[in-house]
Amino acid sequence: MEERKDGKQHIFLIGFMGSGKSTVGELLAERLSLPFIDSDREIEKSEGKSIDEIFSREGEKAFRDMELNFLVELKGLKPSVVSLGGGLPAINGALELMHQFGLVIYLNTSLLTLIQRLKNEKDLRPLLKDLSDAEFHPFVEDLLSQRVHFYKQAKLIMPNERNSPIELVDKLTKELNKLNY
Ligand SMILES: Nc1ncnc2c1ncn2[C@@H]1O[C@H](COP(=O)(O)OP(=O)(O)OP(=O)(O)O)[C@@H](O)[C@H]1O
Ligand SMILES: O=C(O)C1=C[C@@H](O)[C@@H](O)[C@H](O)C1
Ligand SMILES: [Mg+2]
Repeated sequence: MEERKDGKQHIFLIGFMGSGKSTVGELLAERLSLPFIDSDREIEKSEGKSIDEIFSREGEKAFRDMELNFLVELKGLKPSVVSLGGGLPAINGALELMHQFGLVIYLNTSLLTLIQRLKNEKDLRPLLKDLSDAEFHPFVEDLLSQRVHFYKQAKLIMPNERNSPIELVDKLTKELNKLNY
């Protein structure tokens, strides 16, 4: 298994839907000259279906099994920046695997900012797409509160809120240097 200076293999970005993992992950990978991998996109590619189709045809449990499988298989790959699906850290055993072979970073975005971002894109996300306007805020609030204690087990917690994605990449590279990554 190839490792970087700190003995860790990958950089994992975790956080709620809409926290910016895919956007920031791609930019961070470019900055560090590492490959970029997005769990949602990889699962779509290997299944030949959209996340939405997987949820509707095979169910959420099948999708969670695919996510865990994706994580296990990362062990054989060269060091990469990996953006993980919003629900992945809540799967039993997933955080342990992430800490084993990666540096885990939580992109922390407030409920109100998440709601603003997700309202414009909710059709892309199977858990959100059928919610009415009245249901949207309480659903996101409840799911975030169930997930936040998993996210907070990250090694680094970085707000992604009042900054551009590029500004966050600047901050992240400074933090990674401090950790000798
Ligand atoms: N710092 C930021 N400032 C403003 N908008 C942002 C910022 N970071 C991300 N966004 C925007 O938020 C939206 C969601 O970002 P993105 O798709 O990267 O989130 P995600 O964490 O990958 O979500 P999911 O878990 O559903 O895949 C996108 O429209 C993106 O452009
Ligand atoms: O938070 C979640 O459970 C999800 C987040 C997305 O990244 C996708 O993995 C999918 O829409 C489920
Ligand atoms: Mg994403």
